[in-house]
Amino acid sequence: MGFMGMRYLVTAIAVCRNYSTNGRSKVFEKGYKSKAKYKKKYPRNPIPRIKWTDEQKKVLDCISRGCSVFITGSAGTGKSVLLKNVIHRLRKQHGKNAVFVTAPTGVAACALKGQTLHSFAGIGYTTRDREIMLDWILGDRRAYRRWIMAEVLVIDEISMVDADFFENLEYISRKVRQCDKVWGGLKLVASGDFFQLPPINPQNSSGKEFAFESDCWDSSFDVQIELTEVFRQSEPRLIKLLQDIRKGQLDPDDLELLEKSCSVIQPDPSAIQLYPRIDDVNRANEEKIKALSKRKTVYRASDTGNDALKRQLSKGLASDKLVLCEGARVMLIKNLNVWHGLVNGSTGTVLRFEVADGAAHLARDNVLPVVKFDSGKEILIEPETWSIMEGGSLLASREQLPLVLAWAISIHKCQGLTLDNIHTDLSRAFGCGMVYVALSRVRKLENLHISGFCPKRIKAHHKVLQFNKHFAQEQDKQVKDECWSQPEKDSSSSTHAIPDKTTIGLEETRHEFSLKEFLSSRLRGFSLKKFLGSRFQAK
Ligand SMILES: Nc1ncnc2c1ncn2[C@@H]1O[C@H](COP(=O)(O)OP(=O)(O)OP(=O)(O)O)[C@@H](O)[C@H]1O
Repeated sequence: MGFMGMRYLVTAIAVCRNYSTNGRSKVFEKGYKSKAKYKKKYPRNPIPRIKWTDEQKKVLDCISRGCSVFITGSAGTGKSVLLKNVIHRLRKQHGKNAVFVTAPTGVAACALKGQTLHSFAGIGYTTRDREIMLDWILGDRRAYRRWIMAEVLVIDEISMVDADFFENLEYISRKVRQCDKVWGGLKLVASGDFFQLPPINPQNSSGKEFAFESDCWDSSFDVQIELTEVFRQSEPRLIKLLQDIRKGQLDPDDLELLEKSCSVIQPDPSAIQLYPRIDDVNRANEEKIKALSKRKTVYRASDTGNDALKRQLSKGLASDKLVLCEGARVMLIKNLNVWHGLVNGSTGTVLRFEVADGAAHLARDNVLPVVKFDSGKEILIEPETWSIMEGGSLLASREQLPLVLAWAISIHKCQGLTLDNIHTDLSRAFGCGMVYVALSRVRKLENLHISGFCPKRIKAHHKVLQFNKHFAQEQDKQVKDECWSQPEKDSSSSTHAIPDKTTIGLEETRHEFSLKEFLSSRLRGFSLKKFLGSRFQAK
C-alpha cells in the first residue's frame, strides 16, 4: 500500500472511531465534533499526581519495610487516597492473593473493591462466641484458605469495628494460622478516624466499644501514624471549626460561624440534604421525584455472585433499583474522570435520555441518561461495575448506573465523600461523631447550610478523647520505634505449626524463612525467584 493509501486507511479508522455508536465515544462528543478535539481541550491524564506529605511518606515507608500500620487523622487528611496507594504497593510486594482488603460496612468495602470484614473472616452476624466462629471457619474450606493465604489484612473505617470483634478476629487468626504471634503473624493495615462514626452495635458485656480498647490493639501495630494536614478544606476558620467539632468543643467564634450557616432561610436547591436517618432520606427523595411529572425510567442492578455477597453489594452505594426522570438531581458514586472533576460525590441534573446500546439489561426502555453536572459538564452516563475481589479473583459484581438520587442522602452513607454543597438537618442527629461527619464533607464554608442545629448534638466520646490524648503523647515515641531500624518483627519467637526453618541461600546472602511461608507463597503461584525477591524487598 502506498503512502496515500496508508493515509486514507488511518483517516478512515479515525472517522470510524470518532463517530462510532459506542457509548463511551458519545461521552466525548458532547459539544465536540470529534474525540480528538475533546482530547485537545481536556488532555487525558485522568489521575492528577499527588505529592505526598512527609507524614504520608512515613506511612509508605513503613509499609515498604513490612510494618503493621494504623493510619488515622481527621476528615480530609487523605487517609483514603493514601490507603489506595498502600494497597497497590502491598499487592506488588506480597502478590495479589496475599492481600485482603476489608471494611466493616458494605459502602466502605465497595469503595475499595474489597469485602466486608465478616465476609473475609467467614463468619455471620449471629454469634459473638469466638469458639463457635472458629469452628465455622475450620469447617469452611474457603474461609480457612483465606486466613492461611493472607499475609496482609487491610481494614478501612476501623472506627466502626467494635472491640470484641477485633479481639475475636485476632484470636481466630492465631488459632487458624497456628502461630502464637499477634494475629498469627498476619500483618495489619488499619485506617480510620475514631472521632467519626462509631461501631453500629457494639457488644457491651465487656464494657468495651472501640477497637482501640481491645487488649491486642497496641501489639497489633508496629507503627501508629496520624495525618495532620487537612486537604479537603483550605479556609483556616472552617478547618478550626471542624477540628473543634471533632473534639466536641465549641468556642464563641465557632458558634458565630455556625449561626451564619444556619441563617439561610431558602437553601440552594442544588445542595444535597444530609439526614441522620434513612427514613428521612427515602421520604425526601421519593417526594421530590414524584413531584416531577415526567416519565420514569427504572434501572435494576445486574449482579453476579452468591447471595451473601449480593447482599453486601446491595448495602453499597449502587442501588438495587434506581428510578430516574428528566430533572432528577443525581450524584456520582464512582470516579469517572478525576481530571475533569467527575468524581465520587459530584452532583448534577438529568437532562434527557438517549437510546444506547448496553442499557437493555438494566432498563426496559434501553435508554441512558445524559447528566449535566453542576460544574457545567454534560455527559452520557453508562453502566459501571462494582466488584468484590478476593486477592486476584472476582467473587461477585454489580452492574448499575453510577448514580444515586441526590436530593437527600444519609450521613452514614456520606462518610468518606467530598460533597460540593450541602444542607444538613441535624434535628434528629444522634450519637457521637455524626455532626462532625456531616459538616466535614464540604470544601467551603459558603457551601455549608445547616438547620435543626443545637450545640448539645455535637458530641465526641470521652473514650475517644482519652485515646487521642494518649495517642498524641505516644506518636513521636512510636515513630522512632524499632520498626525504623528493625522492620521485621523478631521471627525467633515464631511458633508456626511447621516450625522447621529452611535456610535458602542466594549468592552470598543467606536468609531464614519458615517452610510454611515458602509453601504458602508457592500456593499463591509465586516462583522461587519471586518469593526470594519479595522476601529481600521486605527485609
Ligand atoms: N498529599 C496530598 N496532596 C494534595 N491533596 C491530597 C493529598 N492527600 C489527599 N489529598 C486530597 O484530599 C482530599 C481528601 O482526601 P481523602 O478523601 O482521602 O481524606 P480522608 O482522610 O479519607 O477523609 P474522610 O476521613 O472524610 O474519609 C481528596 O480530594 C484528596 O485527593
